[in-house]
Amino acid sequence: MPNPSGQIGRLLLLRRRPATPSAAAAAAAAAAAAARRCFTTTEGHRPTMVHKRSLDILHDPWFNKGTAFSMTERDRLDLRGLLPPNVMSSEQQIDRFMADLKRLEEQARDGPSDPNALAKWRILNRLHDRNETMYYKVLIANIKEYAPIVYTPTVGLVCQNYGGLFRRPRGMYFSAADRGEMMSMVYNWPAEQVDMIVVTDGSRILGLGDLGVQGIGISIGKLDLYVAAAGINPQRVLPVMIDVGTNNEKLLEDPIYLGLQQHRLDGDEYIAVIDEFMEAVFTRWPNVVVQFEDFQSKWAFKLLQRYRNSYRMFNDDVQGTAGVAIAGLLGAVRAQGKPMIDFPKMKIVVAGAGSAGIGVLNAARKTMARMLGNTETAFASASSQFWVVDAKGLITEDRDDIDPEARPFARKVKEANRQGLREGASLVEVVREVKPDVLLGLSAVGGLFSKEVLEAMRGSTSTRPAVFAMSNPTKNAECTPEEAFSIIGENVIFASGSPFEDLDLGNGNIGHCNQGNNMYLFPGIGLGTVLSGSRIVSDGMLQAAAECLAAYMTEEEVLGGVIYPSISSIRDITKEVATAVLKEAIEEDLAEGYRGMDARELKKLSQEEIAEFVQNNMWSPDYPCLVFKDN
Ligand SMILES: NC(=O)C1=CN([C@@H]2O[C@H](COP(=O)(O)OP(=O)(O)OC[C@H]3O[C@@H](n4cnc5c(N)ncnc54)[C@H](O)[C@@H]3O)[C@@H](O)[C@H]2O)C=CC1
Ligand SMILES: CC(=O)C(=O)O
Ligand SMILES: [Mg+2]
Repeated sequence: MPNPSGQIGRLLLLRRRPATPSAAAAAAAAAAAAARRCFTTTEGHRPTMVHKRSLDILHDPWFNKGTAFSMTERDRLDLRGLLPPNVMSSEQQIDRFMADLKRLEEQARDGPSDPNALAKWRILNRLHDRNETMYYKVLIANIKEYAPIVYTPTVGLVCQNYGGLFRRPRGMYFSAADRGEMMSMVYNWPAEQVDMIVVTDGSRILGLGDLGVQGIGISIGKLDLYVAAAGINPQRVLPVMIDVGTNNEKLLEDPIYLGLQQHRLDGDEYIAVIDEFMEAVFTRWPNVVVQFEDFQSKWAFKLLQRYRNSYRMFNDDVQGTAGVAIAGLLGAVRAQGKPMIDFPKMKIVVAGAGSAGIGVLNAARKTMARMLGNTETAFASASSQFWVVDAKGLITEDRDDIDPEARPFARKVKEANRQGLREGASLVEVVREVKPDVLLGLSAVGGLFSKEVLEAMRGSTSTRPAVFAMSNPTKNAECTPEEAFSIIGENVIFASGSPFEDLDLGNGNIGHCNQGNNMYLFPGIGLGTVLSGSRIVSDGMLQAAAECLAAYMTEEEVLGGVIYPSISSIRDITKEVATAVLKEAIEEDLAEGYRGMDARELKKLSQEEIAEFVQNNMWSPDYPCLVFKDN
């Protein structure tokens, strides 16, 4: 969150003080006159009433426009003399900011490197702290360039270094020490309306493990995409960190660590903290959507089961990733020139059986089973298309301590033996014997798809074998695109969780690097759910999101190896996904309405009107005309 004075200013907004009738009438008349002027001087936006003036406005990133305050606004808001006299357009402001940012790149002798990315993050973060409108304008206009800074991979580095990088607070922290207080402390947040919360407990940040309180960076990064891609108003997002301690011994001993220096709570004590948080935020903001992010698998599934039927929530790693993977897998089928209905014939080896891997496996099995008629036999037949390898090797029914979530995917021992495989077989053995169509990694182990594994993929029975190296950040990718294309061949379909540049294959051909990341779904799932007012995020709504993403790519693109959209079109794809989610919520009779649009009205909307409703509710980073109004 912004500086303390800004926060206090907004808190004051919430406390209404009755004005004397004459003062109130004068203020209303002045505001109305100013509003009339605003309508004639700006692009027709409704003016925004602010209850502060002078330096308080300049220090408030929600309202600050910096040098873009017009002279009339400067007069109206007591800003004259507090800014350099040259009034700049928002375009000029961005030119000046970008020139400064580009200088950094020119001066970096070794080309892009991690410290360089971190320096860019610092500059963008400072802008975020002083002027949110301009920050999001820069981010949206340069999403391809800056998503890798505010999101994966750099956000991982930011989380790892958060102790040193922390300047101004952003978001809320609920800690184990706050038990019994959450219901009141939730009112310390200055915004009366919150649409989206992204919450983490920091226990598994990307593939970087337990980063404790420093994991707040991932909630902030995900919400940046909510604003940039889904057009959620930045004043209505809330990043949250639930600090129940950390089991990262280095952080426990680090003198500058900002979180609770105790081991993580577990069992009922842990659940009590999360329960209290959920009750508190839904009490204050009954319409909010809560996205669970980067909880270790152990809790990801349990919390999802605990809350999914009673709260408007979803788990991005389990459910968002699943939808993105399904869309990519269907793309891989189409890339072979086959119809999607051939999906149940695909042989898929999955490396990693954590929250993401299991989420993908469940969704893929369900999709296959549905295509096969949704019978018990269909489910059994679908299950036999997957081979799951975790840290202990191939999972079979022979394993003693098999994780209950992975059990449905354990290979039958006899069947495995017939294939020349056994419990604990290595990834390379599995790939050699199975000759899969798809090799999908959600293991958090960089380089897991070694030369031997990729060479084994050359034996794939598919005409277009697919490699999904989905672990984040970049250094955790199971392989690089160079490795995949050079070892398997030019016809490979490649996707990775963090972005890679497309490859010049040297013969006029391009090796396309798709980014297979849940960022293509979670903003649309969140936006569609907010606008529907549904009390839950149903399986049908998630399925609609995945199908929408799968259908987004044209035949030509898919045949060319492009199975995911470019990040440059993330705002468009998010709008489509949100429309599909909202439509499904309406069809399932779950939609209860949002603000001025009630359930009955939502039901009457045509597909085009639903899309229009979504579009009209997406915030854009344009400066509103500000009008002062006394409390
Ligand atoms: N691209 C995307 O949209 C997403 C990517 N991810 C990434 O997926 C990775 C895993 O996330 P979670 O499932 O939540 O983690 P997790 O820690 O719950 O699971 C990791 C799994 O990998 C397995 N594993 C470890 N070493 C292995 C090895 N040598 N061979 C095969 N399997 C091995 C573990 O046994 C475990 O089953 C992370 O890097 C995360 O960033 C997660 C969500 C979305
Ligand atoms: C992308 C994402 O959610 C993850 O890597 O955890
Ligand atoms: Mg995640």
